[in-house]
Amino acid sequence: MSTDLAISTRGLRKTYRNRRGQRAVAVGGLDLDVPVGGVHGFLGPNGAGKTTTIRMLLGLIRADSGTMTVFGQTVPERLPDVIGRVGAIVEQPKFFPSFSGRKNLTMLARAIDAPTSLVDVVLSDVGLLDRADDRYKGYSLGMKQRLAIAATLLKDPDLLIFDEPTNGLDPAGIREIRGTMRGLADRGKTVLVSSHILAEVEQVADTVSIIARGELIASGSVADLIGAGAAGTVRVGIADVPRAQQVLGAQGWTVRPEGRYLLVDGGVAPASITEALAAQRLFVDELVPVRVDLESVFLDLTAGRGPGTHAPPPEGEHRPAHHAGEAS
Ligand SMILES: Nc1ncnc2c1ncn2[C@@H]1O[C@H](COP(=O)(O)OP(=O)(O)OP(=O)(O)O)[C@@H](O)[C@H]1O
Repeated sequence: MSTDLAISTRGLRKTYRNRRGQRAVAVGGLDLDVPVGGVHGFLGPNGAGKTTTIRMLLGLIRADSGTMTVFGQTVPERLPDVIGRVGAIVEQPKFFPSFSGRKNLTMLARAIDAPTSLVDVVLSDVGLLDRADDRYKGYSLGMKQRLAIAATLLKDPDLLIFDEPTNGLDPAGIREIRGTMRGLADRGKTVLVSSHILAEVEQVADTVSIIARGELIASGSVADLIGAGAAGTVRVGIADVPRAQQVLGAQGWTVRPEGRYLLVDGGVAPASITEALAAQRLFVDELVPVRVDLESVFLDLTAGRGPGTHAPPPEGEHRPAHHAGEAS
């Protein structure tokens, strides 16, 4: 198993018995690779199996079958050897409301035998140093979440696992957590963050894995996944759409009208479009590359794959995982 991977799973499977006594698949043969370093987004609609996967990795629940490694060590068997390198924020820790953030962390450091000199370091890591002496109960939700992250950092983990860390936070809180995750990755930590909200992860993740119904359906760098969906379309705003369509079509380009715009596909250089139109005394008032965001890639890939939207495919009919950068 490659040691360049912080996490790797093969054929990971977990089923639950539902109320009618039937086995329902929560994770159905998941192959997941999380490289060492950077922020890795673990994405999928609600009920896709993200939390179940994280709980299996942390040894909190048992897998039915499949293999898992964390930093090359087989888990759960070798978990005691690696758990010290893993910090997970799966639920809110209990802090004393009337004590300051600093005092809460100092007590925690003593309890886990971490040097108390680390307290200010981790407070600074999450951007709470200037509020360290304020009482916990006066903290915003985002600050409470960041204190939870700071608590995890006390044991100086190499891998941080965040399960839906921005749940319930306002946009400012979401930005703060995003900044904190980025900062941790920039200092060499590996961050795994699960989310069903793409927009939150797109801006901070270096690589992503997209799962639906417990299976991997796409993985790769954010840039590659977005690039795979984009194919270089340019939107042209112009007064005389039909004439412009004729002129650009005559160049052999694929041109589609869309309201008062024209869409030119196939990675044609914007300068060539301007030049061809200006030669016919047609002047553009807008020329923008169409940005395909991860959200649309995600919606496309997971379409119809939310929980309960359709029955799992019969054995042998699984859609192959799409890896960015591969011809598909
Ligand atoms: N303890 C359990 N008993 C029965 N079913 C469960 C249990 N835990 C999870 N499930 C089911 O397994 C599936 C995957 O759930 P999981 O919580 O892993 O998804 P998720 O991707 O984390 O979703 P969310 O974003 O909503 O947390 C769901 O259909 C869920 O109802």
